[in-house]
Formats: sequence, C-alpha cells, structure tokens
Amino acid sequence: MTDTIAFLGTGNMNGAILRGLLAAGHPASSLRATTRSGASATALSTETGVEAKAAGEDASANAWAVEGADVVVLGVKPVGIAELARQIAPQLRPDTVVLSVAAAITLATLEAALPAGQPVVRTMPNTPLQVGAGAVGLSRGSSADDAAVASATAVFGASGQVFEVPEAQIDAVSAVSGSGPAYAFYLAEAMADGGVALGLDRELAVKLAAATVAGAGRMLEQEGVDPAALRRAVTSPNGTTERAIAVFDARGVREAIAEGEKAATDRATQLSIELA
Ligand SMILES: NC(=O)C1=CN([C@@H]2O[C@H](COP(=O)(O)OP(=O)(O)OC[C@H]3O[C@@H](n4cnc5c(N)ncnc54)[C@H](OP(=O)(O)O)[C@@H]3O)[C@@H](O)[C@H]2O)C=CC1
Ligand SMILES: O=C(O)[C@@H]1CCC=N1
Repeated sequence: MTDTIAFLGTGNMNGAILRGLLAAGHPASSLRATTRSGASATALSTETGVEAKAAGEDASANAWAVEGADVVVLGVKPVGIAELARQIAPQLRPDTVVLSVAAAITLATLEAALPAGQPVVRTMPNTPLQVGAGAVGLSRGSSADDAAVASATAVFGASGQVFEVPEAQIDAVSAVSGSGPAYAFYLAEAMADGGVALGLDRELAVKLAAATVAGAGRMLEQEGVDPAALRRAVTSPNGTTERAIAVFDARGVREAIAEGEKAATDRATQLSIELA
C-alpha cells in the first residue's frame, strides 16, 4: 500500500524530495505539504497538484498534514526543527515514522522532542532527488526498526541512492553529498567564468560548462565507476588537459575541497551544540 507522506516545511529540500516522489509515480493524493507563507503553499500546490497549507496563515496546518500520515518529513531550517517536532507530537500515531532532513540536528534532539518510542530517522538528502539522481545518507533512531528504515528509504529510493550510516558519519555525508551539488554548481560557474576570460560569450560559456558538468555526471552514474579513471581517459599525455590539471594541483584545488568539506562538518558540529 502507498504510504501517506506529510512534508512539513516544503522549500528547496523537501520540495525536491516531493518532486522526486511524484516523478517516480507516487500519487499526489497521498502527499501533503506545509510551508510558512500562503504564497509558497499556493505556488507548490499549483505546480505539483499536492494539497498544501501555510502554517503562517493557518495555525493547524502542520497538525492537518500529520493527521493519519505514515511518514512525516521535517524540512524546516535546523533552528526550527525541535519546535516543529514538539508542535506535531500530539498528532503522531505511535508507528508514524518521523524523518528529519536537517543538518546538525541529532537523533537525541529529535527523540527528546517527540513521544517516547517514536520511530525517528535522521537523513541527509540532496536536491538532485528532484531529477531522480539523489544521494541520501540516513541513520536510525533508537526506536526505528527495519520496517521504519524501509519506510524512510522508500521516500527517497525511487529517486536516488540511499545509504544507511552510523550517526557519527552523517555530518561527513552532509559535507560530501548534502552540500555537494553546490560544489558542482560552483565548478560550473568557475568554468564558465574562465571561458569568458578566454573570450567566449557568457551565454555560450555557461551552456558549455553546464552541459559538461551534467554530461560528466551522467558518465559517473554507472555502477562501480572510478572518477579517477574517467579523468585519466580525458587527459592525453603531454596534451591540453594535463596542463590544466597540473595548475589545479599546483594551486591546491584538491586540498581546498577537502578543507571545505572539513569546514562544513565543523559548522555542523557547532550548530549541533547550539541547537541541542
Ligand atoms: N537545500 C539543500 O540542498 C539541503 C537542505 N537540507 C536541510 O533542509 C532543511 C530546509 O532547507 P531548505 O529547503 O534549503 O530551506 P528553505 O528555506 O528552502 O525551506 C524551508 C521551508 O520551511 C517552510 N517553513 C518555515 N517555517 C515553517 C513552519 N513553522 N511550518 C511549516 N513550514 C515552515 C518555509 O516556508 P516559506 O517558503 O513560506 O518560507 C520553506 O518552505 C534544512 O534543515 C537544511 O539543513 C538538507 C540537505 C540539503
Ligand atoms: O547548507 C546547509 O546547511 C544545508 C545542509 C546541506 C546542504 N544544505
């Protein structure tokens, strides 16, 4: 039977999950969504056909969405997650699986805000779910059994790959794949800027860079593929690519990316403490 799924806080991330489910054939009638503003709720509903209510205009909107839901996905900003969890706690069935997509909000914080024994799954999805190409890490709470994890996985499974990880690794998942689409877009921006500096029109440079990052992404989709092997296949000995990569290596691009990922996890640690 199709699960009824409530999305609370349906912006960039929850919106991407919802669109991924719809694209995979999940019926709109078994989804519900909330936002803060009426404008966001109307736009979402008009675009997707999913019923949506605005918590900023109707104080019972989140309770309405949760009523009878099999799965609830908390998708507001991290600072609002615990308060939202406390708000909806009275409406949850004991077997409703509560997912959080928030960075830095721990299972302990989620479980403390919800009724004892509620199945909780902390997840770190990414926005490519909306085009069926997501990557998701998840960690189960103390009351989440295999069936609860299967329900959580089903929210993402049709639109991306799902990996269960120990909670201690979820900030690293966030730094690699949660934030990762932004790194890929940053690369595309930088490639386009470089093309403009070499004399290309901006419009052409952006199209070339975007098509190239997208095409390379599709080549990476094959099971077991090695990014380094794909890179080597483009890099002719003593050719042009080799010169470019040598500059990247000399400028420490690889190290900068690793340092950026470390900074992302450090921020998650800091936020976890602030919002515990
Ligand atoms: N963006 C990303 O790529 C990723 C984000 N995340 C996590 O997802 C969460 C949301 O981030 P993101 O989607 O980017 O943020 P957005 O600001 O795009 O979305 C937040 C949504 O929450 C709504 N909202 C705010 N308060 C309430 C409320 N009380 N009740 C119901 N809805 C409410 C907002 O409504 P309105 O539109 O009306 O303001 C908005 O739709 C964060 O916790 C973040 O850590 C995780 C992985 C990746
Ligand atoms: O930037 C953020 O905090 C969120 C979490 C991962 C991606 N976006």
